[in-house]
Amino acid sequence: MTGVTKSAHDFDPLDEALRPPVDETEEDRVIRQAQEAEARRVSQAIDDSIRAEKQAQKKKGIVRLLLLGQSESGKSTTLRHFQRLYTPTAFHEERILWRSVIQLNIVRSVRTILDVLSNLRLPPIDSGGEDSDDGTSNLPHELEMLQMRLTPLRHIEALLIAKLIPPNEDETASVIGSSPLSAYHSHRSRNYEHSWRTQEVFVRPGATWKGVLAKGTRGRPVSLGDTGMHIRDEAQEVLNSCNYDIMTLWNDKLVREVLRRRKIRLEESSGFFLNDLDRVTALNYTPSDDDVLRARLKTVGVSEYRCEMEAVAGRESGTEWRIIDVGGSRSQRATWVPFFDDVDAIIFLAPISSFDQVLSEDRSVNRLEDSVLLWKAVCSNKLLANVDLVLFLNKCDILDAKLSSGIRLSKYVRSYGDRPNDMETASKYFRSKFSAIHREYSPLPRKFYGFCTTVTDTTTTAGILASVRDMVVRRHLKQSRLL
Ligand SMILES: Nc1nc2c(ncn2[C@@H]2O[C@H](COP(=O)(O)OP(=O)(O)OP(=O)(O)O)[C@@H](O)[C@H]2O)c(=O)[nH]1
Ligand SMILES: [Mg+2]
Repeated sequence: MTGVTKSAHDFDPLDEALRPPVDETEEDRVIRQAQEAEARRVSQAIDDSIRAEKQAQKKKGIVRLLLLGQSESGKSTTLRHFQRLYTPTAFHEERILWRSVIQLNIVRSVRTILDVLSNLRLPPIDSGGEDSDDGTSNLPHELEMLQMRLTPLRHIEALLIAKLIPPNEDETASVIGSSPLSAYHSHRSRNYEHSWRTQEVFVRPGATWKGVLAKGTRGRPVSLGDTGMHIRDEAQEVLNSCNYDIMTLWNDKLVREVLRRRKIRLEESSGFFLNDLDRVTALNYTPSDDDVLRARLKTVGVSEYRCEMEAVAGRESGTEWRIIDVGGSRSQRATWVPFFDDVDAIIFLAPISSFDQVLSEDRSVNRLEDSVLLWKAVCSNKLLANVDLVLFLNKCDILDAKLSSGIRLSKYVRSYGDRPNDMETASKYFRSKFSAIHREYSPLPRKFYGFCTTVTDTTTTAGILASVRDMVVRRHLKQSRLL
């Protein structure tokens, strides 16, 4: 007896569970020890084979890059960018498949406006401008007519959803559980999942939404709208015939005023195409590279994209890359951790334009705050201690537009103080904040790679991705030589 009492902190449930039974006989002990030795041998063999596999992958030059960040931060867009740059043929062949996604994005934008209008109680003429709640809607006749004429879009929305999502897919049902990365917010979670605005259409990578669409189009290049029964693109035809009405709705002064008062900045939201209606509703429309990058389709699950990089100058061969794209909404974060084990580099996307927005899955949480907490969790994760973290402070174009329109950063980010409300100061400020977290939370010292990005912009992003690629390849080669 040492005379020291065990505190609650000394209690180790694992240790307790593994302790041999107190009444163990000599014979039982021999059997138990033999079993434990065998279990250790098997475990060691598994570890060795995983290690050997990883070393073989490294020697073969396979680089694994993981894309992380909250939902709508731009992960899938970055992946599409990699595809556009490094496997352009496949990217171009698939462009037509994005037409259905863009159609759905347009229908969703229209529905946002129609839903706002249908909940609108206009004030009596002399009420001083406040919305009335006497239950009467006195929308101007033209808007009521537009509402009615755009009713066919509801049918198109259902048709597109049926086409893009495999039957019986349900995000909440298929991804259960939480991860250390999602644990920090559980205490403040409120369930807003059923709000119509959170009902986003998503794809499960590998569930082959592209495959399903491609099958419908095989040999019939302009028949994307068909589900196997028809050969016409019904959605494109309806959108084409509604083009004028949608444009009138979007350009209506009252609509703009109501959206402004409700703080709905549609033109800055994901998948916004209402300013390109003539082009994107044309019957022979094929999405451009920019359109594919701007289209919005939420990710659920994990997709691994393989691509062969061209040879880097001075090296004898190109490198095979595996780029892993995950879903960023809270229910998806549990799927991230298994990929931490053997990843070479991470691109973490923090959309800094989101300082005045809330998460769609929990409207009590500010998006920027969520990104900062996630960044801390990723920086401090021990499994990632030797992994290079590349930070994309993304959506700089939207940040610029917001600041230029007079939205004050200091109103939402107190510590910004009385610094000038301009892009240059704001981006420097965010860079230094995220860099400080990286320095403070990393378990081991490592270099900080931070970029201000607009990943929908093809020109600027191409240069950034090229530097990231060179940096990752250089580090990877150095490490494989050490093996
Ligand atoms: N204006 C602008 N839009 C962007 C930028 N980056 C991404 N987007 C758009 O934002 C939307 C969301 O981007 P995604 O790449 O789908 O986001 P994600 O991180 O994959 O989101 P989840 O799949 O939900 O985890 C898309 O419509 C993109 O086109 C940017 O820098 N500027
Ligand atoms: Mg995605």
